[in-house]
Amino acid sequence: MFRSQLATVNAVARRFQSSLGFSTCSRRSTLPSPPLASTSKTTLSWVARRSYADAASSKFSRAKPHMNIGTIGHVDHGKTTLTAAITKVLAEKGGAKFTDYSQIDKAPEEKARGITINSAHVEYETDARHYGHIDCPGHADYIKNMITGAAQMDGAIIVVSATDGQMPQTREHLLLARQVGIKKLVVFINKVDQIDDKEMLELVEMEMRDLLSTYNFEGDHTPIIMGSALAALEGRNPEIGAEKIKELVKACDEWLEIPPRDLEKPFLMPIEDVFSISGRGTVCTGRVERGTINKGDEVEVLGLGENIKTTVTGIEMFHKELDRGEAGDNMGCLLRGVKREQIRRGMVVIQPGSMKSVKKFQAQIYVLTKDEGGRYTPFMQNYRPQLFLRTADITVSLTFPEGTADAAEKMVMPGDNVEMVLDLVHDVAAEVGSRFTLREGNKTIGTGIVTKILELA
Ligand SMILES: Nc1nc2c(ncn2[C@@H]2O[C@H](COP(=O)(O)OP(=O)(O)OP(=O)(O)O)[C@@H](O)[C@H]2O)c(=O)[nH]1
Ligand SMILES: [Mg+2]
Repeated sequence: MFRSQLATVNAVARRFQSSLGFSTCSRRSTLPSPPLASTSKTTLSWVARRSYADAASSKFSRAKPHMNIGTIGHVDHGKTTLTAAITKVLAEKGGAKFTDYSQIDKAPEEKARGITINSAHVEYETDARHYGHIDCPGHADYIKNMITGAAQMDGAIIVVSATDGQMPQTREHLLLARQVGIKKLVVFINKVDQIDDKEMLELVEMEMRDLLSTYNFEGDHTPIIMGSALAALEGRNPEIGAEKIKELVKACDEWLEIPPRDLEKPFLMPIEDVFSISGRGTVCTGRVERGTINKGDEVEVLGLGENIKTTVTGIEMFHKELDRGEAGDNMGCLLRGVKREQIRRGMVVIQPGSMKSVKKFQAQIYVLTKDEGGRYTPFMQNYRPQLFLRTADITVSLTFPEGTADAAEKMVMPGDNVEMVLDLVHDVAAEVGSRFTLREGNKTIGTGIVTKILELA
């Protein structure tokens, strides 16, 4: 499977190369081009778009700002019921298509980076925003989803049952939410129809505020809404049902923040290939991940031991010279005064100072099971797979974070979600939130997200 993927990637690269206007160029890059990272993104956004379209065959206004959120929390606390209830309540105002519990719970299987993830997407619209909402059927799906960013959440609703209070997965999802960069959450304390004791509810709320603060969320200010998703879904007891759903949605509108769009972020283009054009200079090509670039802009070329400051003297796409490129564009950048030998696939072109090159970082990793194409056997500390981060491909050594008990004997099993330290043979441009895959031979064995930078190049 991997081989055919590789062939596709190469074919695309060739087509792209021939579509570039810069003529008489000689290819240099001899590195293989396998990172799933760069191909999966297109598939994923396509998957997401298709699901949203399926979820509502309606005429939502795209004029409102869009935000991706989801329900997270312990098993059986009511995430799916709440998702269905939100669509029901908003459908009455024309802001959603009612999506029944059973439709959400039979989430379609999607493939992301070789991993199977079940997640349901619904969409709805409030007075202020358009939301894409993700609900996963199982704990493992949440873990994979959050680590791979297969269906990315910019914010989340954490559901806690009033009957149980916080449980192990409440904590685990909160930690993951923090690790993947979710900044704000809204809490829904569910199943209040089953609780008569007011003090009990206050206790659950207090404990949730503490827990939020423990994980560096704003525990004191986070909106906490208490209600019953089931009552809302069944259209009874509006004082704990529909009214509370409206409050929840309002809290999402007011408290959760829409992250900056890709175009507003600092420029970043991972280098896929390098050419030399006689009489003109060195050109690197790639797909712009974020930001915009104008002819004449200063840039930094970073990673693999280099840090070059230069100027973009030309931008080309599909045989046309342009003055400007932006996120999503496949383009070639002509760099002033740079020798071809200085540039390699795996480096990045960035807005000066917007990113650093790193040698060592901590990360949250999901280890694929054998059914997902991963390893059959566990691994121990000092395991050395290949790290694929954007277009870079680097050998790393994995160890447990300092202070881990029994680190020398500890095993990581396929299917585990672990925090580990990655020591890189070469430096690469990365930052907290950068996603990567780990491979061994032709197998993807894990996928992860950078959570802490430990050593700069
Ligand atoms: N009494 C009561 N039961 C509820 C409420 N909300 C959900 N439930 C019930 O709790 C059970 C679990 O609800 P789900 O929505 O499937 O919970 P979930 O969090 O999606 O569960 P998983 O996806 O398996 O983790 C179901 O039997 C629901 O009917 C509520 O407000 N009150
Ligand atoms: Mg569910």
